[in-house]
Amino acid sequence: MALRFHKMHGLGNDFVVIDAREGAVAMDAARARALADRRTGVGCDQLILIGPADDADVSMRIFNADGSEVSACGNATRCVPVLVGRDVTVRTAAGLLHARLEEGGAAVDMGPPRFGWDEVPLAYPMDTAALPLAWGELARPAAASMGNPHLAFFVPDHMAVPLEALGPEIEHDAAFPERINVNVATILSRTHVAMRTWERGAGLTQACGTGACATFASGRRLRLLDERVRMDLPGGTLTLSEQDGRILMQGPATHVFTGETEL
Ligand SMILES: N[C@@H](CCC[C@H](N)C(=O)O)C(=O)O
Repeated sequence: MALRFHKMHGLGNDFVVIDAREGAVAMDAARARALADRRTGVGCDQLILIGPADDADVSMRIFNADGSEVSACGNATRCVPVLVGRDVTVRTAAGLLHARLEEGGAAVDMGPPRFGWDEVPLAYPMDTAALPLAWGELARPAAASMGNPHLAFFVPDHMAVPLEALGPEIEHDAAFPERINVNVATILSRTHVAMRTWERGAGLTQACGTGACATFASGRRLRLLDERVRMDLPGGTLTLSEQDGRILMQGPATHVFTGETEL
């Protein structure tokens, strides 16, 4: 039977979204990988499965392009109210999120960042404000979890970092038993940051919502940033702010087309 899907994106971080609220859709790593393949499938950074939830408007499951299932995706969370057409609560493996529909996108309360070495998680206890580790020119990253694990390297020029080479090396380092997302960021002022992300399970993407939140939270923890920041990513701009220890993310989300596939 043909599978109906929506192609959506948040700042060019693209998704195949399957709305399974009305009927269950079987999903596993192999099927997610097949759908995500850019040559033989539909193509996406993440496969998103929306379903019913007991304690929220919808549930959301997230599969990276390599088939791994993960707990959080900031850009996809902004897509949910756009798909549903109203404000929604979203049950994820990382917690309950509130997403408010806005003109051209959404605002999401992404919850509090977590900095514990076991929550990020790391293979052994380390100071997550500046891990005592280095890979080539990248050294002493901050580590944070937004429901998924991130490193943030603050560097003078994020565009000069060979992220396509260092990203996979860091992602698969033995220090990170669940692999890790790698963000490189340049602080332009206390209210303006530019960054890029190597995503665990997906590679270089145009934007990573949780990466932007984790980088912002780490910059706040290091007292480098104010409580409201403009974050420029290759695919566009997000606004991040901190309220009562929680991270709020605001930015675009787009429905591109609806299709059907035999995969
Ligand atoms: N693109 C996402 C993050 C998707 C999951 C990530 N690759 C992981 O493995 O944790 C975002 O916008 O947050």
